[in-house]
Amino acid sequence: MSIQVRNVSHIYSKGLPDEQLALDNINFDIYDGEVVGIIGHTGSGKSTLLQHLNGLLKPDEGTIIIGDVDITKPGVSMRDIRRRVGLVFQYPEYQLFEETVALDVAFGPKNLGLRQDEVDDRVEEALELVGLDYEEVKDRSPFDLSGGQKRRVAIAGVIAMKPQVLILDEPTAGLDPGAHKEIMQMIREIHRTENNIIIFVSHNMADVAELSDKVMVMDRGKMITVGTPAEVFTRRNRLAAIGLDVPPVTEMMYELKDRGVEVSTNVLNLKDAEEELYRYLRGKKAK
Ligand SMILES: Nc1ncnc2c1ncn2[C@@H]1O[C@H](COP(=O)(O)OP(=O)(O)OP(=O)(O)O)[C@@H](O)[C@H]1O
Repeated sequence: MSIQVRNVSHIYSKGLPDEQLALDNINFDIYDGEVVGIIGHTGSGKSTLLQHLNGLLKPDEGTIIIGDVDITKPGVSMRDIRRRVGLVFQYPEYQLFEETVALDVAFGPKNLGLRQDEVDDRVEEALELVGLDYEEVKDRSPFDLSGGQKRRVAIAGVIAMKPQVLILDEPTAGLDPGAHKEIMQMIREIHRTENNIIIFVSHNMADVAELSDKVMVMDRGKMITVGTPAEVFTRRNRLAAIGLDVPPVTEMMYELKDRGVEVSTNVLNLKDAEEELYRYLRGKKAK
């Protein structure tokens, strides 16, 4: 399973005075099992791109191939696309609506036309996968749960459809540090278990560095860089030029380098960065 995006452009309000080129000739490939982090300023086109990947929006130009299906071709069924690609919107908890957690999570798989016993199995599996105790939460109202738990229920509703591609638009937005950490852990667990393609948008560079195999940088509708976290975050000046930061650990390494200390500037892992720092401090003490 892979994704190929070729020459994709999207214009909002085409032909009107407020016409907006939101995607400008986008090209990239995503391969089986990759975790992809998308970064970019507000309005750079990230959400527009995500909505193209699950067929909610159609490009004005270009093609998007998911597995062996060109989802931009007329006549491709939305159901078929949804089976492959699950999109979790920003603040998905606002879209919970059923009386119980189990009914909410069952909504998607039911719509796929699965048998009731299969739907039940998927609901239980998905809730456990997002770190909730099935027996404990299944009959509760989703509205009685904490913010972090509500979000997990909403994500479980998408996972229960077993998408080969899971897309998350700012999955940790607005959460307190504890819930943030738990959602990050949950994403890792989903990937470990399902080994699906995961694409997520985040403004948190440390999360992007930690989770992603590949990072994509968007600016004003263009995909300006695609690479590993180390490749992308070592181009600090390029990111700064479009108003983006590097992860705090990388910033720390740059600070030391600026003071003449020999360190590798592509350190993205907190543990490696700490070791470099200790090495530096030990060296300083010895002098
Ligand atoms: N429905 C719409 N109609 C017209 N213009 C739109 C619409 N949705 C988005 N845009 C415009 O398209 C551009 C890209 O928006 P998009 O929401 O994709 O950016 P984004 O990178 O996801 O931003 P954010 O980080 O705030 O979610 C922006 O200039 C935005 O104003």
